[in-house]
Amino acid sequence: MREIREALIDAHRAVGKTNPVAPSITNFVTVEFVANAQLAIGGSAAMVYLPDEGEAMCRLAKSIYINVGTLIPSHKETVPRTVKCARENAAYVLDPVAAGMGDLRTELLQYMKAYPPRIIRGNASEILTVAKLWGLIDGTSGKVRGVDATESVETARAAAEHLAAYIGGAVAVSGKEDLVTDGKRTVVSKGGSAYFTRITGSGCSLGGVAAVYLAVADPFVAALAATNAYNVAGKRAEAQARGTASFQVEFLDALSNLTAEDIAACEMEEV
Ligand SMILES: Nc1ncnc2c1ncn2[C@@H]1O[C@H](COP(=O)(O)OP(=O)(O)O)[C@@H](O)[C@H]1O
Ligand SMILES: Cc1ncsc1CCOP(=O)(O)O
Ligand SMILES: [Mg+2]
Repeated sequence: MREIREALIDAHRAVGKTNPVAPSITNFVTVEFVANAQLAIGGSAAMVYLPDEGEAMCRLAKSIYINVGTLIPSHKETVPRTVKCARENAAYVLDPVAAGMGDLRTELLQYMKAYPPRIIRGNASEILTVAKLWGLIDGTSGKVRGVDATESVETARAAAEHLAAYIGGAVAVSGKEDLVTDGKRTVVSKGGSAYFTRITGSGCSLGGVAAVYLAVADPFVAALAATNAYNVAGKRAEAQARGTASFQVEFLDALSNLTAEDIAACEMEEV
């Protein structure tokens, strides 16, 4: 655990020094929150939707973020072209929002099996659904209700470990306590706030922040740094908040004031 904490410190300091851009193809509901969270942590944001711009971003940035929350017809071309280009030029983080809902979402997520991300970040239901879709687990879990989880984080542990091994990267499963794994090491990160479940975009923006860290760190460290940042900043924000709106503001403040040591000191255990 000491080595992991040191790597987290290095990752956060590297973001502070290099201000890495992590461009996004992300949903229309939470796009501003994603950009603000990326800026608050010390990164830079650039949102694109067109196929040629997705490819251009892969050539320009070390990591990009793909979130399938709100699909429109152009995504049918943008997402495959971008993930194919990312395979050769950049690493990408996937948030498989509402996996299992609709034909295009299923088709795009299926396509990504051949051009896998380095980090998959989702709630338990989304992780279970992608693992099933890719044929990595059996079973009937991974029920879709929309964008929110219907399963517990622990239920998704095996799915997350299989997915991480398959992609040769890391999987972060969010919930009351978060699980981050690279298929060999699995860590539970604690903290956060129940307010996160009552604002939109906490999960989406966590994926965007993971993409910022992925520009400077390996997938496991990047996923854990983002997860810890949310757990520490979320806990601090809750102590100041008067409701959901002020929680969101306090959270961005807390995120922007985090130190490398804060992220490393987050309550975690290897499981
Ligand atoms: N009950 C909870 N208590 C504390 N933190 C939570 C809780 N539920 C979710 N979070 C935090 O909210 C963030 C987003 O996770 P989650 O709500 O699971 O994602 P999504 O919005 O994609 O479903 C994560 O940082 C997670 O740790
Ligand atoms: C509400 C909603 N609908 C489509 S995408 C989206 C945002 C989901 O954000 P998060 O998963 O971070 O809560
Ligand atoms: Mg989500």
